[in-house]
Amino acid sequence: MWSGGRSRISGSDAYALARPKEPENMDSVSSGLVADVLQRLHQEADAADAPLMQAYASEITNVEQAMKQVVEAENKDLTGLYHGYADNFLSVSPEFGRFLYMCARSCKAKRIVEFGSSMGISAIYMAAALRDMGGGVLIGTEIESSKAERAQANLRAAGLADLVEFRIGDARETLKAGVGGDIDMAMLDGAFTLYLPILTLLEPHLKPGAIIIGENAFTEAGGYIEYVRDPQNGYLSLPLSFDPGRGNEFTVKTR
Ligand SMILES: C[S@@+](CC[C@H](N)C(=O)[O-])C[C@H]1O[C@@H](n2cnc3c(N)ncnc32)[C@H](O)[C@@H]1O
Repeated sequence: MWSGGRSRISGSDAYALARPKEPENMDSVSSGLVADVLQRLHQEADAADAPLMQAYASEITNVEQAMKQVVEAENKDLTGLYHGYADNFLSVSPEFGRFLYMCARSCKAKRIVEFGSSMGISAIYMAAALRDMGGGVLIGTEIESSKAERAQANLRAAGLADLVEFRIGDARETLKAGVGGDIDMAMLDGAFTLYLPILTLLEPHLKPGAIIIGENAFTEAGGYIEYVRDPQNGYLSLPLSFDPGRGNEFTVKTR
């Protein structure tokens, strides 16, 4: 109703205006449902993976030697090797997860592809960035079907399942049909020896400026590091300084 050019404020409206505002949730990985689910999952991951990590710490004295063993094991029976880790999360750290979230935000990602999703922890960080920017799609891949099911359940618990399409099976096959459009960001975290073959599959779809994160991208495992560090291949690439010893590599597609 016309009120003589001045808006009318009722007594209760005036009270609402005077009340201090609740702080707005600026990002969904710092507080709220997503942050709560992530905290629970990191605790579950720590408990599930502790015996494995302790065994590694006591057995491994030489990274090169350890990598040689992983490469041999993957070449012998990749599916069987990762089936043996069906109950292990093998996930990124909370710090690395926040870094993934920040990367997705900074490149304004709309389409992200992940090689090796496990129980979905890293996928939650990246899907949360998509949600906070208004939407998008994350294509996750996982060879172990029981893990993919748990990842789907975890994404549902975080309220992010509508943003994620999981492709179950060997990513060399499940990514062959394409990813439905140009890729803004890729996260490589599956079998160590397959980073270069998977990058080669994704390469035609990577936008100039796309970010590629390699977790456990080791020099010893199949030529990926040499490839992305050669500017002639259309990338600039550097090792990341946090989570040392985990082969974390930051790469940008330059053309
Ligand atoms: C290090 S874990 C991934 C952790 C996950 N990115 C996270 O941070 O929560 C690696 C995963 O890659 C999966 N994987 C290995 N080789 C694969 C392949 N060829 N295709 C799809 N998934 C694969 C394994 O089963 C395992 O769950």
